[in-house]
Amino acid sequence: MAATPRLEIRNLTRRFDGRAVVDDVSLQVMPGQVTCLLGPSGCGKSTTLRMIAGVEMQDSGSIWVDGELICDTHFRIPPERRRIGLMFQDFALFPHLSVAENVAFGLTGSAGEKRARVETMLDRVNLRRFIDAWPHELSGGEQQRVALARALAPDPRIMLMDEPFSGLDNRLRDEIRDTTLSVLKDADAAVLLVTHEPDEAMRMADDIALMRHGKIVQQGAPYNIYNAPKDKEAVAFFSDINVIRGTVRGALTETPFGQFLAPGVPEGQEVEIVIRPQHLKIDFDRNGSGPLSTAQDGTPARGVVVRARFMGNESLVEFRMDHDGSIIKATVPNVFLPRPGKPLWLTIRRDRCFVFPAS
Ligand SMILES: Nc1ncnc2c1ncn2[C@@H]1O[C@H](COP(=O)(O)OP(=O)(O)OP(=O)(O)O)[C@@H](O)[C@H]1O
Repeated sequence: MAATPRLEIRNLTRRFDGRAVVDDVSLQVMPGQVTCLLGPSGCGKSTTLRMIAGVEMQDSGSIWVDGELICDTHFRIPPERRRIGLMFQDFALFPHLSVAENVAFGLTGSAGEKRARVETMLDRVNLRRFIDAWPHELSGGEQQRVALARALAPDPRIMLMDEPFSGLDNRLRDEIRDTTLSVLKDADAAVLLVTHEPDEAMRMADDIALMRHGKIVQQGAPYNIYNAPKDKEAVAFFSDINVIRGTVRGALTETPFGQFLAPGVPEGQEVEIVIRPQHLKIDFDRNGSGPLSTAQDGTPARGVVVRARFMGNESLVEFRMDHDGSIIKATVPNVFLPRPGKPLWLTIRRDRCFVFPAS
């Protein structure tokens, strides 16, 4: 028998002014699993989370926890009885309560039981020494960890997190994400994390649900979403892209970079070949000719360097292509800064490009 999901939403829809901002969304999260709802601003991520938390009502669809209905259009368990923990960016600590009182806020039981639970939770986030401190005596990252301890103290079955790290600076954010992830895994809650940052989703998620215009357009492990994206927008959400257009003739598309397979695409249909800048290869000009064509890299095409920038781990080089004047971007590890005007040859790694019918 298949395991029961900790959280399941079925066909959830929410309309505002006749527009479906969440449109027939279904999703399952298992205990101990982190699922990220990833998508651009306004795509309906927060509204989905708010319906699960019970602070927003859906127009249709249902929400289930451990196989039990907690909300549909006729029946509704109130938010405080759902055993759902919340961590939102603007969910600050209560400034007039000590760290211990903040963490104890949602707890029931005797004073001794509460104190023991507070100590356990502060141990988990490595902040026991601040138990009697005030929030203003803590750094931003420490406050965030206390907020995490507070959210997990009542042992929620589900944690909903809405951009919880966006108020932190970059370096601190990575550290807090890692701590948060290990504490969440220990707690065995099902976690639904909302973010518009692909890096955050890749770092935190077991499963990514890519959302656009109120719908989940693709769902899977980070590796699959990154390496088998469903459409051009899904590729572009994670990195810069280059797009080369062509027309299908006999299951192949002819381009200045050679032929590309376009399986299943009808004859005469225009396609877009999408390639990330790190998957182009750059080679030198040998008196007007480039490297030999190969099965793996196809045919080289010549371009002229427009500009080159050092980015830290890599260099980004922009080319104006000889064949049509289009701009192609390529990244190279370490330092590679050819001067503008220099002719170079580019090839496209066949195994790393994506071919989609043109939109
Ligand atoms: N109470 C409301 N009344 C009318 N429109 C709303 C309401 N709440 C949300 N919306 C609209 O629904 C859409 C989705 O909003 P939502 O906050 O769910 O998006 P989001 O993906 O979380 O975006 P962000 O990352 O910017 O928070 C937006 O266009 C928003 O303006």
